[in-house]
Amino acid sequence: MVVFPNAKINIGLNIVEKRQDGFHNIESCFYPVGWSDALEILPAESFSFQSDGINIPGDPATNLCSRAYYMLAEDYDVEPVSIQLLKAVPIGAGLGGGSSDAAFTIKVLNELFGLEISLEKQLDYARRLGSDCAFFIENKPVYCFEKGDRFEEIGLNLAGKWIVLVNPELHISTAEAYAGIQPLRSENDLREILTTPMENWKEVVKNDFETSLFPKYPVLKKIKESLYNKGAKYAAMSGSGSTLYGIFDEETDLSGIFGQYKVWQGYLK
Ligand SMILES: C[C@](O)(CO)[C@H](O)COP(=O)(O)OP(=O)(O)OC[C@H]1O[C@@H](n2ccc(N)nc2=O)[C@H](O)[C@@H]1O
Ligand SMILES: Nc1ncnc2c1ncn2[C@@H]1O[C@H](COP(=O)(O)OP(=O)(O)OP(=O)(O)O)[C@@H](O)[C@H]1O
Repeated sequence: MVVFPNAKINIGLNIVEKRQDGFHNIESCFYPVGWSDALEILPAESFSFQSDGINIPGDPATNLCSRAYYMLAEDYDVEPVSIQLLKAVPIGAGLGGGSSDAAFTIKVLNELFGLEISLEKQLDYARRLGSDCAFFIENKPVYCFEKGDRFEEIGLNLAGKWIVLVNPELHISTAEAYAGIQPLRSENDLREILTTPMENWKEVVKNDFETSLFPKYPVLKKIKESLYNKGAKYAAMSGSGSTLYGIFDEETDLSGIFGQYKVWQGYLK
């Protein structure tokens, strides 16, 4: 079975408070975007994981796809598989690429072996692999809270808008980014603001990570400003960086402008 684990963006990200377990409670909106890896999972004589494309640091046995497989194999009768991953989504980029691979592995194994794991249980398995992972199980726009792994429906439809994602190939560690934050609950209700026209978001839909990371990495702020200068209706950093995105009313080819960086552009669904 071949699937295409896609990336996400965060629209607004408020780091509300530090939790007893060391994680942070956050509020954000997740929106799926089309920048994707390719993942093939086939029954095989023994388990194997191989990847191609962007190099993934670390032992293949600890890759999130392998971890997802071993986690399910503890509880279900799953046969060995060979997993082949073509990695295209930048790593340490705030796009949840690894989390998406893991969630898609759960979904594929569930289907391939007829495991009939309920949606709630798939979400629970995904939560064990990472905070971003659960979003990719349903993979639809949502408002998220707690660790970013509990969801509420959100009436946000950006289908047909054009998005440009710019990744300056800076790897930012999520744990380090959280460590540099002073949590502060926002007074704004993100769900309410996101029902207003996108033109109104610029001053109020904020990603708290920008405050600590922009002074450290000036290139991030520069890219965000360029996206606005090129006509973005809203621009921001995704997650803990380093990817910036701009949302446009119409198709706007910025591949030339940002030629020195990794760029993905396309329509939102
Ligand atoms: C920044 C976001 O991408 C926004 O969607 C996510 O919050 C990050 O989610 P993720 O990459 O799946 O993160 P995890 O793998 O769960 O955690 C990595 C590290 O980030 C920190 N972390 C993560 C999520 C969270 N709500 N609070 C945290 O403090 C913790 O130090 C944790 O050890
Ligand atoms: N399949 C995978 N793809 C990418 N990274 C993986 C994968 N498996 C394990 N990892 C590890 O996960 C880390 C990065 O994860 P990820 O790509 O989700 O980062 P990110 O884009 O910053 O995500 P987030 O938005 O969740 O912060 C790296 O340390 C990498 O070695």
